Amino acid sequence: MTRVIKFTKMHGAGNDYIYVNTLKYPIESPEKLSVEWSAPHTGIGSDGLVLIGSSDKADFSMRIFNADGSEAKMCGNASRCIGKYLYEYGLTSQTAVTLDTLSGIKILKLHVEDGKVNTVTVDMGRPADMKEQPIEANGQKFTGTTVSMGNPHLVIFVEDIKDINLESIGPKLENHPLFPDRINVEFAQVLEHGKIRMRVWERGSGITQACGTGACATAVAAALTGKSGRKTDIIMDGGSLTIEWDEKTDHVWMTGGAVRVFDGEVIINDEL
Ligand SMILES: N[C@H](CCC[C@H](N)C(=O)O)C(=O)O
Repeated sequence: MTRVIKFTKMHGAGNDYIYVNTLKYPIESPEKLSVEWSAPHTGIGSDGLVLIGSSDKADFSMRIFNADGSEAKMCGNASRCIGKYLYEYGLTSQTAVTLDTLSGIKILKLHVEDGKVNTVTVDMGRPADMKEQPIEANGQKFTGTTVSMGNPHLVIFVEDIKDINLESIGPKLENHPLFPDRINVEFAQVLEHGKIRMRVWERGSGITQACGTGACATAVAAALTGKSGRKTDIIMDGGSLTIEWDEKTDHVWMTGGAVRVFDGEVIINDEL
């Protein structure tokens, strides 16, 4: 049997995923397809696969799979891209959308100009499990702060981010015995008040150009350790996000861009 699955490639600050509207194109084995499609040379090339679906608790649902096929509970950059997708493909005409994720319901605020959604603000909820701790990898000693933004992060502030060999140390920290569920790793450097440079090694996807939950975790860790105030711009390899940790509600707000790269279709011929 031949089946066609339409998809859209989108990115948020360079963190790129393949988006499928499962209301139209149901997907049976997303873990396997995420591995196949994410591969840069033999697939479409992406940081993972994101499924947009229905929900009985919210307007829509999101599922996110890393490039290694593992499922994450939340994705900041994908949540903004979904906001753009829903509005521009006519699945909603609302500018406030609720999104059901494995880490709870998130609220998207779409900023619409001339019928297009270029930026989205997401209420990312409360940070949790914050803990400062020493950690060692590759013979180097660091102090890290763990922060959960629905998914787990380890944020490490350094004097000069250029000294960090992320490709070598990232996987060691991701798989450190302290974190049996593995962890997303952020190295960060304070540039000036309210501006932090950050690079990320993502659990299940490796180096990515940006990470929305990672940017939130970095801003929270900076505020907790007195390195910044409540509002910070996080500058990553592929772009910047503005993160505000609201004192009254304890919720973290993330604002940034969402970009559609192209639409495509995959033709699956089960008989071949
Ligand atoms: N890039 C995503 C997070 C993916 C997290 C995933 N790598 C995991 O928790 O396993 C973001 O923008 O928030």
